[in-house]
Amino acid sequence: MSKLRVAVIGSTGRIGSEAAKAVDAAEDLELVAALHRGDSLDALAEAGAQVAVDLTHPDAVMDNVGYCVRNGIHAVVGTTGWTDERLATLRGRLAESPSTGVLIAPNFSVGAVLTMKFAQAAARFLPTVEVIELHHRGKADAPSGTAARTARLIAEAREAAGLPRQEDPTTHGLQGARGADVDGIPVHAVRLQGLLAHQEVLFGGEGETLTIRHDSLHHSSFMPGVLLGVRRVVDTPGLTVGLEHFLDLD
Ligand SMILES: NC(=O)C1=CN([C@@H]2O[C@H](COP(=O)(O)OP(=O)(O)OC[C@H]3O[C@@H](n4cnc5c(N)ncnc54)[C@H](OP(=O)(O)O)[C@@H]3O)[C@@H](O)[C@H]2O)C=CC1
Ligand SMILES: O=C(O)C1=N[C@H](C(=O)O)C[C@H](O)C1
Repeated sequence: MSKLRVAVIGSTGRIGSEAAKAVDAAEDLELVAALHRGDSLDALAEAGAQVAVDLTHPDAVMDNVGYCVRNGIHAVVGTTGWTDERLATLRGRLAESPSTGVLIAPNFSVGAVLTMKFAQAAARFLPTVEVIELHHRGKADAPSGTAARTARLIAEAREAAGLPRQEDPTTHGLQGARGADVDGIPVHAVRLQGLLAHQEVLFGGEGETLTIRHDSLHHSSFMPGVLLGVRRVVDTPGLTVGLEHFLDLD
């Protein structure tokens, strides 16, 4: 059976370099291109890439994925920065290339996907909730894509359960002290040398708390998800947001 031809964009980066090695080592995949800043995207089509993995920067990802969709190259995207507006633009582009698949995975690690799932389950039982994400000092965006997604999923679960928006009792405080408001959920971002990628979801109810914590201790934690995304996206036309859709979680 012929190998799936895969490119990695952002191949000099922290996660991109790990992804290029993982693709190269996989028996059913062939690493046909490894691009970094300044490389022409035409190298993707010239190399005959069937799937491109984007692990770059929020400033670059829209152009990269746009190129892929225009050229019928499936995309697996870990890069952050996906606003509703950007997603709508991408959906419009995919409508013009209906057989192309794009997976946007806010987090490729199974533990982080499970954290989101468990948080969604807890959301309707415990009325107060805040998210703390903790990352390495090199991270460009805040809050993390994972934290933003987690907060959004919690907010949706709360709304579905008929829970009201959380009241914030703070009347005196410094700006930013209560974090960013993501769909009514406070999200706090820590950037600390020595960390990689971590998240706590803190729930509070009458006389009790529940903390769901996940730690990615090495970029290898993301690789099974990257490879799963590559293998599945070729048979999944259109836009998929979240690796959970490729995992049999129920
Ligand atoms: N979904 C997930 O599970 C994960 C997602 N991420 C996300 O992946 C992205 C990359 O993270 P990380 O590896 O830490 O970042 P790095 O800064 O280490 O690497 C970024 C890579 O993208 C390239 N790049 C940066 N800016 C541009 C640009 N404007 N145009 C083209 N290429 C560019 C860099 O090239 P150069 O070296 O020349 O600057 C480098 O190869 C982030 O959005 C991060 O949040 C990270 C980990 C897991
Ligand atoms: O920049 C990172 O490192 C990570 N980015 C993703 C995010 O913003 O959620 C995934 C993970 O947290 C690592």
